[in-house]
Amino acid sequence: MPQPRPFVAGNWKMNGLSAALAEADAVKEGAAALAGAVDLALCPPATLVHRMAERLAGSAVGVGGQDCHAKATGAHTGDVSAEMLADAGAAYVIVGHSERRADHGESDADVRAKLEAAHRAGLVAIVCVGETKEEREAGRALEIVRGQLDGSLVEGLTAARTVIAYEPVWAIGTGLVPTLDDIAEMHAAVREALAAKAEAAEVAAMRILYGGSVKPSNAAEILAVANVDGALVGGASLKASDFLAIASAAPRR
Ligand SMILES: O=C[C@H](O)COP(=O)(O)O
Repeated sequence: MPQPRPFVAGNWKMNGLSAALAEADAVKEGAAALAGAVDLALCPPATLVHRMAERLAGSAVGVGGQDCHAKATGAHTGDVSAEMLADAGAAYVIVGHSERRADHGESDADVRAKLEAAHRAGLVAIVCVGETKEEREAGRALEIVRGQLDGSLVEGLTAARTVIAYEPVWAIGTGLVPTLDDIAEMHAAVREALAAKAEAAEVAAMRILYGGSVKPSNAAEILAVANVDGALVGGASLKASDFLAIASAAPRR
């Protein structure tokens, strides 16, 4: 079965004032050369979603939010709903990032509700899972990620609406990266676990991204691993040239 077309998404996290939109413009320009070969998205802070979506309109680069509330509207001060992100021009939303799980105590059930909200609003959900350093050292990485997938995903998923991102917590922003064998083992396990949540054809077509210290220097070897269908890039996505170098390293399928 051929692997799906790679998808490389940038997560700007809590970085980016108006001036950073120039980086998005540069990604738009560079993305033309990747059209049809690699799907791209940038997920800026909520304050920039609308303006970035306007700037990237008509390009091959989608825009995503970094989180959404489970409800569409209501008395939830400071929160943003999936419908609001869609209204602002987003096509994607990240849910269950480990920084949200840690900083805001989000449980698998919370993530599942956000995934449902994303789908309700017509967004593609990028669902993050990953083990901590202690969990990996205890030999529990596979068990932890399988549990997160089981608890965070609904049944009947489609590849068009759901992307999985495996991000070992200890690899995020640290410069540390699992061995290629460990990435391969985890991604195969994720694909296998998806069988409980989607039809076989959807499982085969669903993108499973790797995230955690992906850089231009290591992107080619990581993106060539079996069942790695792209990357969720943090720090290196803040610079258009680095983000484009990573995307350009994705194998053509
Ligand atoms: O969402 C992105 C990840 O948390 C990876 O971040 P990083 O590339 O800065 O390690």
